Amino acid sequence: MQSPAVKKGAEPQSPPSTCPYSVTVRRNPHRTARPTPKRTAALPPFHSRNTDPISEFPTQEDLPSTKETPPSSESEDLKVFLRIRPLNSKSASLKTVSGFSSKKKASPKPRDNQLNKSVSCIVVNDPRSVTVSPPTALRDARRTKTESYQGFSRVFAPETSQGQVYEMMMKPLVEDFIKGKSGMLVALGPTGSGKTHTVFGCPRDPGMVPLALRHMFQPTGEVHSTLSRSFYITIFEISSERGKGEKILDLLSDGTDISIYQSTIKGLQEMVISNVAQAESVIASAMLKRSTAMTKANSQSSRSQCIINIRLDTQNFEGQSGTLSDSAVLTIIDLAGAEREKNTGLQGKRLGESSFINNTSMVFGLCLRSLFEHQRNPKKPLQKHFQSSLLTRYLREHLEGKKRMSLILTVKSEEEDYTDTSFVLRQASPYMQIKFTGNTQPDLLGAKRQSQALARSDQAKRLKVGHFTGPKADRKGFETETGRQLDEEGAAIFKENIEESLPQNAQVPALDVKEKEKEKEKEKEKDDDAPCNINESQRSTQIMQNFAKVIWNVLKEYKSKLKEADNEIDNLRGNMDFEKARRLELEKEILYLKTNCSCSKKISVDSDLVEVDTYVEFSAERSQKKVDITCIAEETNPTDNLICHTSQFIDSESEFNSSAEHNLETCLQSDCNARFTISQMVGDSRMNASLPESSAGFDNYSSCLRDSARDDEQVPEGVTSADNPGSNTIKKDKTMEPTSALTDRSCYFPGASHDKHGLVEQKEIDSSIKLVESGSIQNDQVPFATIADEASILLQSSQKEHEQKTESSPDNMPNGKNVDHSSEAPKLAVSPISSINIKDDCPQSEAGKPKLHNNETEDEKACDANGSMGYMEQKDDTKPCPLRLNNTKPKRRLMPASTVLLRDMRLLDLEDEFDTRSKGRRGRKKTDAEENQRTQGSTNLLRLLKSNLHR
Ligand SMILES: Nc1ncnc2c1ncn2[C@@H]1O[C@H](COP(=O)(O)OP(=O)(O)OP(=O)(O)O)[C@@H](O)[C@H]1O
Repeated sequence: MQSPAVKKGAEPQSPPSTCPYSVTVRRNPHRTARPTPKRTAALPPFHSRNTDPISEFPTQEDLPSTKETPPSSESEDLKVFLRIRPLNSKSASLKTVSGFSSKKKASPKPRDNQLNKSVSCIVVNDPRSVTVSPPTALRDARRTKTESYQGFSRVFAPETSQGQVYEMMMKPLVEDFIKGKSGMLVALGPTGSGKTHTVFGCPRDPGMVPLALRHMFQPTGEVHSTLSRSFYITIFEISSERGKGEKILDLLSDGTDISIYQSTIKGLQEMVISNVAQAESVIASAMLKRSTAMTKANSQSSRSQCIINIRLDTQNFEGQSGTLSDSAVLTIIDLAGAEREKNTGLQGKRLGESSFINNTSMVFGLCLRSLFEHQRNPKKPLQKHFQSSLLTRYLREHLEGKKRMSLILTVKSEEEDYTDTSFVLRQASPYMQIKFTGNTQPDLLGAKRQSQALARSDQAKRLKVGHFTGPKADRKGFETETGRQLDEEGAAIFKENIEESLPQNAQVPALDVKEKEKEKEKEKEKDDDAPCNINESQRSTQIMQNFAKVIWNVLKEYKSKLKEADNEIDNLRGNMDFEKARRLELEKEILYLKTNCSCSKKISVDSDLVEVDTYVEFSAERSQKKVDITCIAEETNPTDNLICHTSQFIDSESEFNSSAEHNLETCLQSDCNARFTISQMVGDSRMNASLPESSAGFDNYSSCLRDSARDDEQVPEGVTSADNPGSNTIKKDKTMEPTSALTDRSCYFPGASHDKHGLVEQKEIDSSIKLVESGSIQNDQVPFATIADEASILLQSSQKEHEQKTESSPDNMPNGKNVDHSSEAPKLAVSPISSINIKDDCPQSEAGKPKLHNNETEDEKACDANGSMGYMEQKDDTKPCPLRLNNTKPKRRLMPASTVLLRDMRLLDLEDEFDTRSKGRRGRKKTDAEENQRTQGSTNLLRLLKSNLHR
């Protein structure tokens, strides 16, 4: 057998010495020009370096592919096989399909005159690479270079037999198919390159389909096999519809309407094949129906895309059909070869068929190229070229890389076919890098086909799908896709090669598409992109969920912190409230203690209490033994002021005490805001005491006088004398003075410096006393002082004054002040400074000066801040000054009345009573026992007063 690389008649060039009979001719020497993409460096011809006699192409034993393992089911590359049609001097002769004798015989124009002169343009370098060399004419005109292509799954030299091709290419697919794995083989190549020959062959040289059928029905040798296999076959073609559209024809039936939905064809008749003969008969019958035509390039040129599906269904002996996954489909497709008008010489209808054929071939190539580019660069979207033709739509899953596929490229080796051969190799070279994933997925297509198959008896023999809506739309779609892809390499390829293959009168697909069609196309693309969109949406959803999760956690933390802060705020508020309550309680307790403690005369009030003009008017007239108690209740409403006046004459001191206590207590019960005035006249002494209207004043007074607190008791408004039997008079008084700033054991002294609350220092008090004694005190206000203290001191003073009244003389009064000598009894008055008006002319003698204390030490008798009884003055200016002060006597410091009381009360064992009353008694209803105790306390106090009076 002569090698195709050897050119007949060529002059030998340096024949190797070892092989003088072999001649290697290099038609197209290597150039230094820039290599084309995807093209390897040109290699010397496969046999040129071999000095041995030219051997035949590697046989089956030598081919490693025969020993290759079956393709991996996980992920495998697109298998691209290359078969070179041999230079055949008879190639121009009539093409006969001996295997399928029904194929019509055409009468092609022989090219015998050129056959003998044909030179192969392709040289097989090795089982996986070839070198294509342009003819001399093209080389010189277009500066075409020699091209080498490698990476094929297998290169079948021209002399390779059908059996060898089957063993190396088809057998693995069939074996996998028998095992339940689907596969597909597509024959692609220019017209007359041997596609049909390879697929179907001839009776003498059967192709892949007959060989596969024989393989399928070979006995497996599995005696104990529990499975029985059933094979089904469908054959249909996709052809041109009057040169404008596409149609699907079922080659196994007649007249039945079939349609295609996405990648599923409905209405196809599926025939059961039980043996090889029957199968071959069915296939031969189908081939008779296939559209063929005689062209210049091929006497029996296929005018349609023929698809053969062989489905395998497995059953066990129990008759249960296998699952869907057990169904496998082996698909073999014989495409119509692209052709050039000048080579085919077709006109009219055939010209339209040629356009359809070329377009389909181009779309198929674009789909594979888009898949390749998408897999190489995932960012590049996978184009939807499959929508442009029925064939590609049917093969969508394969063209998207979801199902495996094998290509058999057939090329012609003649020099004049260099352009077609070079184009096919250039186009298909990248396909070898395409990978298929998901081959392990169950083949549902076969199941679909099985379920959709119609009964053969009911099927018409042949269907025409001219009414099929797909062709027109697909045609438009194809035009759109075509125009879209012409911008890059596809355009160049189209211009350089495809256009040349198109008939001159063929209409090139229009590139301008209407907007509506574009919109429809976009909608289709949207539908097609639905899975991608779903994935994108899921990813976005996942991202948003994660983001929301993070935000949620952050907000949760903030919420917990806010909650803690709120709790802390609540705690602080609770503490504040507690402290406030505690403060109030302490204040009340302090007040209570002060009011019940004889040593503490401090009267503290809240800042909101208004200042009260308090006064104590205390006069004692012992001679008359009269107790005159006046309680004036003053309200904010001037008309509601009450004045409770009690005047009672008593005959003895005991009566005075009880009477005073009774009246005072009655007034206290009448109104806490009463002004209290006690006028006691015992003998020739008169004692007047006025209490402030504030409750504190009453309490203070009450505590000192009655030894009992009545701060919480208030007399309802409108109380009358009947309600207070002790009161002789109850009347309204419009004078209402707000209570506040009661001094702590302090008094307002005329001319003395006062602090904010009217407190005066001890020395100031002393000086004031001096002024009082000297009769120079002129002031208009005297705050409330403890009545008991004052009373005690006043009584003491009045007693002493009474003793010394005979010694007093008006001449002795300082500053020439007149002293009322007409008064029979010394009058001791304690009144507010406003009411105190010591006249400048009040006579005051040394003898008349009251002796405010006994002869004890001054500290014991000293009046501290509150022992200010020195502002004693006659209440009424018209009355003579009751004080008969003796200026000659040394001025003595007054002793605080509280000190005196405390001292005396200690002697009277009153501490326990004070202690018990100072703790935790507030807010509790007073019992009768306590009332009795208070009475007892008051009794003690009065006893003390009494003792002072008699001192
Ligand atoms: N490998 C081969 N060995 C011998 N003869 C071949 C070979 N390949 C093709 N031929 C012959 O070439 C002629 C054309 O082959 P074939 O019809 O298969 O081409 P094709 O690719 O199918 O063309 P078209 O696409 O137009 O149908 C046939 O007569 C066939 O016998």
